[in-house]
Amino acid sequence: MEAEFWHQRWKENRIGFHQADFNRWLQDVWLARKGEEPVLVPLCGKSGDMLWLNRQGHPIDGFELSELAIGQFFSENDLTETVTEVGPYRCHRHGTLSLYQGDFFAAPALGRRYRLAYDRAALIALPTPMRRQYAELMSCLIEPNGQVLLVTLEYQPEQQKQPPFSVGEMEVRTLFERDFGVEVLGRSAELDHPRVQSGQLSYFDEVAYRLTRRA
Ligand SMILES: C[S@@+](CC[C@H](N)C(=O)[O-])C[C@H]1O[C@@H](n2cnc3c(N)ncnc32)[C@H](O)[C@@H]1O
Repeated sequence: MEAEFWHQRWKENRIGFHQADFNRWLQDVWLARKGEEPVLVPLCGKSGDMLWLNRQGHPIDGFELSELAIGQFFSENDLTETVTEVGPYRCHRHGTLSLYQGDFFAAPALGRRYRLAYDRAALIALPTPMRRQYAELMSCLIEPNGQVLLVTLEYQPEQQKQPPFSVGEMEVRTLFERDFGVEVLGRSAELDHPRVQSGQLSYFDEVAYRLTRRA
């Protein structure tokens, strides 16, 4: 997806992907409550999940293209922000919450690696060729034995041709199994999703994985 697509979505407030509540998988299966370990949050939007993680004690490094999204994150949560230039990014910071405004694919320029990452609606926001690049980038950014909590969506792909894309277990394994152990943590059917209710989608499942970077 081009950057302009996402800027337009934020400008028009077409952000159906944003969840008011904390993600259920995050709350149920986030086992790594090692407070001081920083968490990488790619394509973070204005997700409140970053607050949940930060309240567990984790410093957060979120990456987001949209300045609007980042501005809304801080204002809606009554947080003041300081802004500095860091490498190719504008870094918006409050305490140990850092949101890097710019293209996630430029992250190697920061020279950081992570032991923990949280991907909800990041992989599935990207079209097929970019998903391959994303998996390669995550391999570079995650340290050996580091873990990613990955939350994807599955529906009949021919029923919707725009983000969020349906990414099935076979594709997750193809993308990540070279460098990560892939474990399915669970699946939940979103029966009350508006597109299921309206009949546009026959089913809509949220699937959670734990990816463990091979040593
Ligand atoms: C489907 S939304 C998910 C947001 C968030 N993870 C959540 O759970 O609400 C995808 C987000 O990724 C951002 N995005 C898309 N491509 C990006 C890129 N290359 N670098 C940084 N952010 C990107 C979009 O602006 C959008 O906010």
